[in-house]
Formats: sequence, structure tokens, C-alpha cells
Amino acid sequence: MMQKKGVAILGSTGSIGTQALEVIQEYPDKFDLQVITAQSNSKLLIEQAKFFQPNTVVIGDEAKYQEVKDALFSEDIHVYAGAQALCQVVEFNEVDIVLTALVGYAGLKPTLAAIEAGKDIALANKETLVVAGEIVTERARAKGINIYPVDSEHSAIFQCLVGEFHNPIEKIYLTASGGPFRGWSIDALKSVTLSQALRHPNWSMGAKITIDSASMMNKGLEVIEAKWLFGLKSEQIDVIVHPQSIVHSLVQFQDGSMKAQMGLPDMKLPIQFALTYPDRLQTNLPRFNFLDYPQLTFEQADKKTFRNLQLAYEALDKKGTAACALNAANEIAVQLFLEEKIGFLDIARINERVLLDTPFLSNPSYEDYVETDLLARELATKLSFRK
Ligand SMILES: NC(=O)C1=CN([C@@H]2O[C@H](COP(=O)(O)OP(=O)(O)OC[C@H]3O[C@@H](n4cnc5c(N)ncnc54)[C@H](OP(=O)(O)O)[C@@H]3O)[C@@H](O)[C@H]2O)C=CC1
Ligand SMILES: CC(=O)[C@@H](O)[C@H](O)COP(=O)(O)O
Ligand SMILES: [Mn+2]
Repeated sequence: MMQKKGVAILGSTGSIGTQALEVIQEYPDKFDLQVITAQSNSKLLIEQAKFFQPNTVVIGDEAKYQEVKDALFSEDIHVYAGAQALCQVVEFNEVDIVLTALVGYAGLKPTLAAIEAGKDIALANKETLVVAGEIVTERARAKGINIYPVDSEHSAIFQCLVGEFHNPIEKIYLTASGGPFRGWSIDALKSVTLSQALRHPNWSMGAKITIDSASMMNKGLEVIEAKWLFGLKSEQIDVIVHPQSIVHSLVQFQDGSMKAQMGLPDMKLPIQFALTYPDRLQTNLPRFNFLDYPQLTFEQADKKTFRNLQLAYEALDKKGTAACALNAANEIAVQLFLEEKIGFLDIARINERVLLDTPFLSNPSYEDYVETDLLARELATKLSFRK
């Protein structure tokens, strides 16, 4: 009998995390849930712990430790709190694979700790590769561990590459929905509201990535993520707008042949493929019907109006700490936009300024990334007061 896979889910209370738990619930013979974590949603974390009975839970917010501890008093579950605990729980012997479903820069440290401990990574947290892709992929290679992409576009590319890993890639096309503001002018974007920006046409996701999709920063982050996952140059990575989100991305090989991966937009598919590769699970998920989609369409991405996409390519070409600074600026700007303290177009304005003004290091160490992230956040916060 096949051994169950020990899984740690960092960010189990989020959009990816809860969908991953649904997958685990459906296949109890495949997975052994070891660790779940949340930042502040103690209520849901406690509920998940009682239902799934993992070995360990972590609550990021230390002020909520006692509440979680008390609620799980009669359960045989270890409870820890704080950011450092995330780095410790991924090292447990029983953990085979770590699903990084937490959002933002906070994913970097525990991902590096998991790699150091020799654990495979199912990577949803794209910011980790944007901030420090070189260090992360180098350390993974040195340890001989695998990073399986969860992001739908990168899972699509990965699926297209199965059986082709020895064949050079000529180019990849990352598909983009275009978000809720596809086709809008700069003028029209000046007055968009938070609730408009949170209305993604095809995907239901966490707030941060939903705003990133609306501003096209999500696609910019994905271009950088693809560079590190698949070892590509920026000119080999193209973005094509595909409003239906059915073709999840495409690879073009050196003979000119192209492979695409398609399916209804449902993150359970890439989540489970990352957890079970090279096997596919038998599922009852709804099947794609061609007649429901008589037209699959493709458009050029508008990098002029959606400046963030252009900035991501610039950061990628600049290398070093550039993408780390851009990511930090964007995290601050998106948070301020979510708090309705800045306008939608301020996000790209702040990102551009921070990318230009943050001191640049061409060959950064881990500590340099930490320092750059801090400096860029400070700068972005200052810039939010100036229009
Ligand atoms: N949602 C999606 O469909 C997709 C998401 N991704 C990527 O996956 C990652 C997660 O996205 P998503 O699930 O949408 O995000 P959510 O905001 O829905 O969930 C984030 C999770 O991370 C936890 N968390 C938040 N901040 C911290 C922190 N500082 N330290 C530790 N844990 C934290 C949250 O805890 P709490 O609930 O307590 O706040 C929650 O469990 C992102 O990097 C995103 O870009 C990629 C492709 C698709
Ligand atoms: C589901 C997923 O992978 C998201 O990253 C999604 O792709 C966002 O859609 P956009 O194409 O609008 O950024
Ligand atoms: Mn994606």
C-alpha cells in the first residue's frame, strides 16, 4: 500500500488553504495532515483543527495563542504561535511536503526553512520567488528537493512539460484574464472603487491577489515566478490576455510546436496535482464543455495602461534586489488601497517610484533581501502621503 503523504499547510484559513483542506478531506487515504496555520483567524483555525485533527497548529498572532490553546485543550494537538514557529513546524519528520498558501513576503522564511529541512514544496506563495527566486531555487537544487507550482499558470506550464523536461523551451505564454478593468483607459481607472477592484471576473481568491489581478501586478509577479521556476530569460516569457481563463498557459518548443493546458477555472486541480505529482487523482469536479465556450479569445496585454506589468519586466531585467523592492512596494500599496487610503492608480505610481529609489544591490545575500524589503516598505509608506 502507498504511504500517505505528510502535509503541512501554511495559511490553511485562506482561499488556497481552505481548498487544499477540501482536497485532503476528499482523499483521506492519500494525505496525512500534519500542520495547519493562520495569521489571525483563530476561529476558523480552531474549527479546522477540531475537524481535521492535525498534529500541530500555529497561530501567527501571538496575542491569540491562549485562545487557540484553550479551545484545543482536550485535543491531542500541539499549539504554537509566532512567525518563528512557522519555520520550526515545517521541519518535523512527519512532514513530506509543505504547501505555502500564505500571502506575501511572510512566505519566504518558512519556505527556506522547509527547503533546508529537505521538504518538497507545493508553492502557491509566488511572492517568495519574486523576492528571492535565485536563493530559493539554488537552495532547492542543492538539497535535491522539488518545487511544485500551484499557481494555475505555472501548474499549466509544468503539466505541459511533463515528458518534455529534457526539451528546451523556446517561449512560454502566461495567460491573463485582464481582470475587472480589461480594456479600460487610464482616465476611467482614476475613479475605480475598492468593490469594483475586488470583483474578479473568473476566480474567487484572497483580497491581495484579487487586487493584484485588477492592477495586472499579479501577471507581473507571475512573469518573475516563471523565470525562476522554469529557468527562463525575460524575453522567453510573454503574457497574453485570455478573458475566459480556460487556457491556463502555453509552452512553445524549439520545433515551433505549442502545448496548452486547459480546464475550468478551479484551483483544486493545480493544488492536488502539486500534492500528488506525478499521479493524477480521480475527481468528480465539473468537466469542461466546449459548447459553453464557443469562443476562446486572446488579446495583447496593455502594459501602458497597466504599468505594473511593465515594471515587473523592468525589475526582472534589472535583477538583484529590484523585484524584492517592487514586491514590498506593492504589498504596502495594495494594503493601503484595501484600506481605501489611496486610489487604484496610486498602486502603480508608488511601485514605480520605489523601484527607482530603493538602493539596488546586484548580488544580494538573504540579509540584503530582508534589508531591501524593509527600506522599500518605508519608502512606499512615505510615498502614499504624497500624490
Ligand atoms: N487564491 C488563489 O486562487 C490563488 C492564490 N495564489 C497565491 O497563494 C497565496 C495565498 O493566496 P490566498 O489564499 O488567495 O490568500 P488569502 O488571503 O485568502 O489567505 C492567506 C493565508 O495566509 C495567512 N497569512 C496572512 N498573512 C500572514 C502572515 N504575515 N504570516 C503568516 N500567515 C499569514 C492567512 O491567515 P488569516 O486567515 O489568519 O489572515 C491565510 O491563512 C498568495 O501568495 C497568492 O498570490 C496563487 C494562485 C491562485
Ligand atoms: C488562479 C490564479 O492562478 C490566479 O493567479 C489568476 O490567474 C488570477 O487571474 P489574472 O489572470 O486575472 O491575474
Ligand atoms: Mn495565477
